[in-house]
Amino acid sequence: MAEPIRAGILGATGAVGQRFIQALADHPWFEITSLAASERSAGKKYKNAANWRLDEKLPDEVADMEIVSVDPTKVDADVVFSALPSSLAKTVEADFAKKGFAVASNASAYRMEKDVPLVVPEVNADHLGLIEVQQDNRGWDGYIITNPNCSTIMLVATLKPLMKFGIQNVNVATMQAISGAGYEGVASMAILDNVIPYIGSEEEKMETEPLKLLGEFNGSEIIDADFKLSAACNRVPVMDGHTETVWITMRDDPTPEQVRQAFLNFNPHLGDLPTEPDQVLIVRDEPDRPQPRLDRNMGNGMSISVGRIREGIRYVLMGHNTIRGAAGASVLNAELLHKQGKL
Ligand SMILES: NC(=O)C1=CN([C@@H]2O[C@H](COP(=O)(O)OP(=O)(O)OC[C@H]3O[C@@H](n4cnc5c(N)ncnc54)[C@H](OP(=O)(O)O)[C@@H]3O)[C@@H](O)[C@H]2O)C=CC1
Ligand SMILES: N[C@@H](CC(=O)OP(=O)(O)O)C(=O)O
Repeated sequence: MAEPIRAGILGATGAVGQRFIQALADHPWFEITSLAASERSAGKKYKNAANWRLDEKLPDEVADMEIVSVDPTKVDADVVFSALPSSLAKTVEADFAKKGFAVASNASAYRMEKDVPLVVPEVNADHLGLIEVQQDNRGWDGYIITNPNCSTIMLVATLKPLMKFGIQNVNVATMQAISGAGYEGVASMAILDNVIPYIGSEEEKMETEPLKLLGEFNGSEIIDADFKLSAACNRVPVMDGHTETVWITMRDDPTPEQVRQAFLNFNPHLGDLPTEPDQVLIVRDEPDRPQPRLDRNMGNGMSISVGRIREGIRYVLMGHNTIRGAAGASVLNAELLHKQGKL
């Protein structure tokens, strides 16, 4: 059997870090070899530093591991998964890439840099070609790849099969779960019995990231897709699962049934990546689906459910924000890197 790939997690104690542990603990290719977090946690056993909040048991092999600081000389790994606050990610992820690590980042710090791949494997696997451009530009031995914002990931997975109809304009309104803000992110007194019609910087990310993701890689740069996006983002009292209502104008004016068929036939076949769901998009024909409580764990949290496809074109989508929208997305990216021989 091949040697496992050594994996480190930066920000291992946080909401997304815990999802990384869940995704990597029994992974057939990766083995968790380092857990890193702030100086508050460094030196402690994981079970004593982290407030484990998932409804699965903390894996035994992780519980007693000692947390190290986010320093490349302290981390023993081939690839590091980053779930750091974005402000910190800017310097720390570059430090790791300079020292030869492959960095699969969940943070927003590098997503829109021209030579950094922003990838959803089912949407734009070919953009990983930017790694060589990045290493040439920056002289790094390692590299950084990123996955998009959680709401963007679900949206672009549904836009990809509609690109053939000539997308001209997309309007989207989100209803985002509180786990998206991290455990300390939204006070219960603020969100219970309430909806908050503002999530800092979220609308800007949703209006820019999809154009890069759906753009064309010409061997040296990405030429952005050419359509307009407008987003309105709302925080709702749901634990996990972002729901989005989408309105799209398309040049070919497809019928709802043509759109439904495009979703059903969207089957990118990445080739047996362990985290790849059987179906990327699950089409629900019931009038009251998708719903976060009923649909967020489909495909082990990696499928995106779509429904209410109506004239306009209008539809509703829903996906698990900390799995498909965060840790699962980074792990899938790293699996693709391995399959392409880049790890
Ligand atoms: N939650 C979500 O749905 C999504 C989150 N993201 C992104 O992922 C990243 C992590 O988010 P989330 O898990 O929610 O955040 P949390 O606040 O839950 O976790 C933050 C993590 O970073 C560590 N950390 C904080 N400050 C420092 C520091 N100064 N030095 C070293 N480590 C530090 C924390 O360690 P300690 O416990 O020791 O303080 C903790 O492990 C963010 O960039 C976020 O924007 C992306 C997509 C979705
Ligand atoms: N802002 C998202 C989560 C997040 O952290 O996004 P980003 O990775 O783009 O910073 C939410 O609150 O649901």
